[in-house]
Amino acid sequence: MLVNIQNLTKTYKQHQAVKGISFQIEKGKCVALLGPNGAGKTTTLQMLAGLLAPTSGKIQFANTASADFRQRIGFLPQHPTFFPWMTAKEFLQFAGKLSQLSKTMLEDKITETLEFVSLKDVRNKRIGGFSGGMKQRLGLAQALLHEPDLLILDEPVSALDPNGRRDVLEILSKLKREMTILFSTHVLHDAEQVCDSVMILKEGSIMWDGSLDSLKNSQASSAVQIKTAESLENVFEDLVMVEYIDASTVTLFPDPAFDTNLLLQRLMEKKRTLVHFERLQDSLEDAYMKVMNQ
Ligand SMILES: Nc1ncnc2c1ncn2[C@@H]1O[C@H](COP(=O)(O)OP(=O)(O)OP(=O)(O)O)[C@@H](O)[C@H]1O
Repeated sequence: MLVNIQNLTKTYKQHQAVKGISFQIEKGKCVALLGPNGAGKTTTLQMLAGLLAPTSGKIQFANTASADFRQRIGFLPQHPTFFPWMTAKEFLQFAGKLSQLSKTMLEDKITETLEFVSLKDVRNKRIGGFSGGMKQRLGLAQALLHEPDLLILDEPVSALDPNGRRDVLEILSKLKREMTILFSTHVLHDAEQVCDSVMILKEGSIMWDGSLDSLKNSQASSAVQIKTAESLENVFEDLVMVEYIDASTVTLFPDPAFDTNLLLQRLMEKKRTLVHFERLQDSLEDAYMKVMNQ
């Protein structure tokens, strides 16, 4: 376990933006913090990054006093500030001075990191002429310079066009083999592309914390679709809720505990010829919406 968060709260004047959340981040994991606008994602990430003081609660990093851990975190804010007159390299030199790398090590690290985020060819160009995607990759480079153990990214792709989005998500996919990543997004698809774990935040509370697979399975629908050669009228009505697609095709909505074999048994009793049987799977999107609507 890399980070352990207990009962973390943040209150702005009267408004409680984060309501006593507890979670752990395992070393080597890539976790997406999902939630709609105002859910408390930025507030949570800023507290983890040490930029915002919690109102109450504990943030513990493995084997490190909290004060030292900032050195082991890389953070990319939602709206990073760039100086348009600086070149990409100058910006990283400026950002790197805050880390404790020696001058020569910093120079090597800057070259390596610019290459990693595909900005090597424009290292001496001014940031003012960069696209949103290039700026975001530069922001990412800044967060990576000191080789952090935990990379925290606040909505790293939300403001980008599809190409920019793809580039940053690809970089994250590569990075997740090397470090622990926590990034926020309000788009489920982004989470799906890079992460295996999600934490869903709504109005300051955690609604879900676990793997994407377990999210999908936990909300699995037990609906079944059946098509027969003959009419299905009055075959299932006394057993389950029935929705007709046409006279010989129905969607059935049994309770989760209902034994679906009874449906097939009923077909045999009523001498119907089965043409199609399908368990309807909820998509991940459906599962997410169910959690959000809880
Ligand atoms: N400095 C502040 N002062 C007062 N209220 C704030 C402040 N910062 C955030 N809030 C409120 O706290 C709640 C959580 O905000 P936060 O920015 O953490 O949410 P978010 O999930 O990151 O949203 P978004 O996706 O819009 O960035 C919101 O209701 C917001 O209005």
